[in-house]
Amino acid sequence: MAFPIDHSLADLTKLNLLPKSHGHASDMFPFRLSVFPRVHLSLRTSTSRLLSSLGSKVDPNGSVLIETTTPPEPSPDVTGGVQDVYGEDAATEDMPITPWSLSVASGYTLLRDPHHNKGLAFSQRERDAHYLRGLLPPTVISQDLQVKKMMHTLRHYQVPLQRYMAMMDLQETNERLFYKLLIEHVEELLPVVYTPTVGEACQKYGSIFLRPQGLFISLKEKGKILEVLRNWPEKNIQVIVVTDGERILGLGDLGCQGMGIPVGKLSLYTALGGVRPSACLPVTIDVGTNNEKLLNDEFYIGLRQRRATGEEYAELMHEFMTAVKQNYGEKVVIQFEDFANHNAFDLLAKYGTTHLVFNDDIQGTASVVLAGLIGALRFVGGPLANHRFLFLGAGEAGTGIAELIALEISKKCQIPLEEARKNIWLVDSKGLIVSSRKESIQHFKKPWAHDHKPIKELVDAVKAIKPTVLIGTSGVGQTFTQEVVETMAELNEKPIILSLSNPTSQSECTAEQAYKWSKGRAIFASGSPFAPVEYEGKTFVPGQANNAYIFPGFGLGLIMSGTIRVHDDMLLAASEALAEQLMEEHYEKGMIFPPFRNIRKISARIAAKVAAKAYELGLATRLPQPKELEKCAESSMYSPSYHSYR
Ligand SMILES: O=C([O-])CC(=O)C(=O)O
Ligand SMILES: [Mg+2]
Repeated sequence: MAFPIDHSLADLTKLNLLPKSHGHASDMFPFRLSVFPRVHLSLRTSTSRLLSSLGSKVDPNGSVLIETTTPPEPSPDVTGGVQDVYGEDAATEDMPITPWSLSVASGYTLLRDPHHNKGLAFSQRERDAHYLRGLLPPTVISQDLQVKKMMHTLRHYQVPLQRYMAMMDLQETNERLFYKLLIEHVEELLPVVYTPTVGEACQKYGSIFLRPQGLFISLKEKGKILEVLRNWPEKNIQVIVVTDGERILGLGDLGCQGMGIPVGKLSLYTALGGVRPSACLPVTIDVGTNNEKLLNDEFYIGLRQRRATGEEYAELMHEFMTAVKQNYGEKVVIQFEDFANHNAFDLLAKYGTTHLVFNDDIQGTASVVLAGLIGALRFVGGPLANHRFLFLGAGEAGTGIAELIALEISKKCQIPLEEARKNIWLVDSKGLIVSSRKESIQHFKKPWAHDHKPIKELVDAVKAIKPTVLIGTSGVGQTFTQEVVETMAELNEKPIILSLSNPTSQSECTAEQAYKWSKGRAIFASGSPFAPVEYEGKTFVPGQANNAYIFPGFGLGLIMSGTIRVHDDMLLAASEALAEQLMEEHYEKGMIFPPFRNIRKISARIAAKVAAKAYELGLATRLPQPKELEKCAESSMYSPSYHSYR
């Protein structure tokens, strides 16, 4: 909707583009809100001068983009998405009514606005209409050609971190092109924007840091967190991924530099799950770091102090959680990511009853691994209840997976949970977790302390427990030694071996080692990707058992149903949905997960099953329930294609 007309503020009010009782104009401008509809107007000189004096960047032609909160037409988009005139951002019924907003959308500024920039894809007419003439070279190219060109450039970079930086730069200059690239080349680019490269990026974040991509909330912001949230330009937030950087992948405490993780996870929320980029908020809580190397690194970007703990930590987290609910309501998904064990379980328990929280490392990983196991059973046969599980690592992922397996067994076999836990054993840094252990056992490990004599070494535990499934969640690389894998292969015709620790350097063993040492009999998957392996003339395709299969669809399911709490049954529903997508053509190649290239379809199926479960449990608030949830999920997904700026 373009109005090439001359208006004063009073005219805008008459046109219903401004609130009627706006008082002094300056009261209206602290707000920036991307909402429907956007109306392009030319303003009278006096008006543009006023806007400029209020700090708005009005281009010399006085052309600005006014965004109003005019109520949107009823929309089929259940995530609250209402396509605006540019078909882009969305408004929701739940959106707080903020007076209105203003953002510049023409000329040089438009080229610098990552949400609207199209680079060389601006048509000649758009160049005229938006004061772009001369600011671009004459060629006009399609978005498809831009994708081709960018892939060509990326493939020329030899160093993974260069590719990461090029992708981050693209995200910051042309958001739609970034997402089109990621969606269309997901298998190739996932390792660039996500594990393993994001791990290295976090380690070097201080040096490669160009522009902030999320909110940094440090101890210095104590007492002001609500204000900090309001500094974020987008108001209609649907998903927050938050970390405190204490356990970044298997790389340990990276403090404030953990920001790469929420940024990466949220780009997958959009690319894989179709949640609008403007609805995603990456947050890093900075309470210091115990990483000496970072504390002494002149380029470190975080607070230079050791980690605050106890009450000081709890108070900051509580202020954050309270402010989020106050600012965004109770239907915003808060995904906890890469917290250390000692906080992760407590935060999930504490806020699980008051907020819509989800811990990706405990619950997301569990859900994806359960799906992989259901897939693996097609090769090895037998129900889950007939298998014996041994974990190396008894932290968030280990105990989270163990518990979800037990829950599934208990439901399927209708036996008590305690009974279902009996075939599941965990090894931590002190050895097999047994009830007779002298040292105290952390609360989250206690359900797994079965009766057995103590065993120190993993290989001896394998020999004693005789697992059919070995799962590594230790965060320590190369701990599945040749002897461990060979023992698994002696005990089982088809040993299931999952090396889940990230990034690749922390994987318990490589795909090649698993296939070689088991003489090609292992059913293998890892947290970070490994290329297919040739062994004795046969090609083995390792699976990537990464929570990226689950969280984007899971989050979409919560959002589209307006769910207010996460329930374990939703995790089971997500696992089943993922496992259902494993087709004969996949498992014939030895795969236990469907390929990532179908991920948007997979996410839609997961979202539908999660939403259906939420409705069944009475936790969904978006009523009435849409009839065809999967179609609903698909149609609500963000599309990265450019829109015409007429
Ligand atoms: O980020 C990943 O690749 C998986 C994950 O959550 C972790 O390892 O903490
Ligand atoms: Mg994680």
